[in-house]
Amino acid sequence: MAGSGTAHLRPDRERALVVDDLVVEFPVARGTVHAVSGLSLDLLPGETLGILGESGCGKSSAGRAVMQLPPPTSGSVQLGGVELTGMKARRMREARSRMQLVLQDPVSALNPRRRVKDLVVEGLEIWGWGARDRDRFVDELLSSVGLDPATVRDKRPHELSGGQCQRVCIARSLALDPDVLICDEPVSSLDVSVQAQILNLLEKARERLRLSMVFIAHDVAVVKNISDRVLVMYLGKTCEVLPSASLEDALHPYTRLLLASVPEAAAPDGEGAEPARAVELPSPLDPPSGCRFRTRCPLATDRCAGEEPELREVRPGQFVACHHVEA
Ligand SMILES: Nc1ncnc2c1ncn2[C@@H]1O[C@H](COP(=O)(O)OP(=O)(O)OP(=O)(O)O)[C@@H](O)[C@H]1O
Repeated sequence: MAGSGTAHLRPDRERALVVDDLVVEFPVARGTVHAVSGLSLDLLPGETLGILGESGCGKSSAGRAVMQLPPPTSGSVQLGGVELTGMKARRMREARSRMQLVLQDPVSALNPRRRVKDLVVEGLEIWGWGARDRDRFVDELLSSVGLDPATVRDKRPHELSGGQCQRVCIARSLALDPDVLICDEPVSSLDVSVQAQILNLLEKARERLRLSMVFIAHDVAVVKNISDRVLVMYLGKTCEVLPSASLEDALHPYTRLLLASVPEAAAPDGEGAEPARAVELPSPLDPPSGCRFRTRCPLATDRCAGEEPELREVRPGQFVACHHVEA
């Protein structure tokens, strides 16, 4: 079985983004890094899907491959029903403008020599202005992300705080009127007080523009706060997909491990307080056979080494890939 399962996909609904059996591999001197091994997901218009997992489990590689930066090793990515993989360069650039990436480090994402008023419309310069009045459009964009145009318009990135730079990055993404925003740890480099403001800004933009968002993060509380559904990834595979409102009722031992690391999110009865062995992530150069989580899992048996668990719906809307979780 190549993929991590597609049981959670919703082909009967209108979907802004469909990713099917995405594989990302990096050839390196010692072999092949299996960063993403059969990830499938879909996003409805206006929906936010959180992708949760520890550092190194393949979240960024997946986000970038969805953006075709670079294209995945294999698998399909459909944006608004249009297949992106294998598209010619010019059409790809056009299609990619419908999908924007917001990154973790906003300062290095901005050209230090350019002023804010030029940075926010960099994307539009490529595609032409149409009938827009540039100054007015820039000011509207800056206001829409909570920046005072008169104060920041002529500044360069080093004259702004990290939070202000992330607002500029978000404004630059929104300038292209995208359908999908892929946010890769967009608040993890910011102070906690600023994190809440940026999350609020993304949430408002999603509502106002009916954006669909993929929100990648390792922080359980942040992902729960902003997402409608959460997909939990371990070593390149999906282990659980569930509504974020049900996150405390997660069933996969790996999701339980992540929850147990956040005191307020752990089960009130203490169940799952120490659900799995907190050891290093195995190498993606040589991932464990069968269930990739088995080397850290307290429930692991011989079956887990020999047979990869399929993603199955165990409660309405909750999908788990584990041999030991019963429907
Ligand atoms: N260009 C590359 N060449 C080789 N290996 C890579 C490359 N990019 C990522 N990897 C490896 O792929 C695996 C997944 O990395 P990735 O950055 O996607 O994980 P992540 O969950 O986003 O972690 P983080 O939050 O630390 O970025 C890691 O083992 C990483 O070292």
